Amino acid sequence: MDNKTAVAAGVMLPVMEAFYTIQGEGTFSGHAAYFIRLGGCDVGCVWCDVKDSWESEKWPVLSIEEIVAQAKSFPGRKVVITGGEPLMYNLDSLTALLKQEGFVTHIETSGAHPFSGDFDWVCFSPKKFKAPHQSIYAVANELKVVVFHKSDFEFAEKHASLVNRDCKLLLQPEWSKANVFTNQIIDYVKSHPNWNISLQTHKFMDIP
Ligand SMILES: C[S@@+](CC[C@H](N)C(=O)[O-])C[C@H]1O[C@@H](n2cnc3c(N)ncnc32)[C@H](O)[C@@H]1O
Ligand SMILES: Nc1nc2[nH]cc(C(=O)O)c2c(=O)[nH]1
Ligand code: SF4
Ligand SMILES: [Mg+2]
Repeated sequence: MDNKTAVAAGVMLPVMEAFYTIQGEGTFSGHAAYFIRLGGCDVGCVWCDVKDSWESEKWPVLSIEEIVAQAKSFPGRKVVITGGEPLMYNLDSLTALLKQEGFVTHIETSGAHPFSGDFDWVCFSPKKFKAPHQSIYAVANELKVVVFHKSDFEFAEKHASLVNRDCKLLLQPEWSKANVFTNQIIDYVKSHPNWNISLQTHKFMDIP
């Protein structure tokens, strides 16, 4: 099998970086986790904080066995698959191997591609730049909307009406606009208490 076929099958994947850190965002903020950042994204968010990840060809293609072996060298057993947009790839084989090795699996996704993989926690962060695929709504455990414009509150409510009842609802200020929107998010959450605030705490701590 050549690399292209192996990537299409999800048994090899382009990895931009992998690192053991503290989950900075969302419900599991503060938890130790091993991040696997897959290369490649076709969503194109103007404010993306990892634009370097977009081009998949730039990153080495690793076998899922190599990826999981590296993860096993750290003491934590939570793994977060992120990117780039990880659902550009079929994640069934990677997550099956991670689970077989005792990992709890999380994903960070825009939901713009069909859902795949066996995940214990799905963070769905929808984007205006490329509409989500229908398959994400039934499996999302947290809806994390980045607020960059005042219209994003309405965008957030639209997606909240489509996820499961028990899906956590989070508003996260876009990093460069945080001075403008954090106060609006605070007011919004106080008047709409079904929403919570998510901050990019790793950026305050200056860790990866
Ligand atoms: C870099 S993305 C990778 C995963 C996937 N492509 C996605 O967008 O969900 C990881 C998380 O960071 C968020 N994010 C990216 N750039 C951001 C920024 N400038 N400010 C706040 N959150 C940001 C995304 O919305 C997403 O929840
Ligand atoms: N510490 C830390 N937490 C994160 N949560 C989501 C991240 C991501 O880029 O997907 C991220 C990240 O890049 N670093
Ligand atoms: S979907 Fe995620 S990785 Fe892709 S551009 Fe948007 S924030 Fe960046
Ligand atoms: Mg990040």
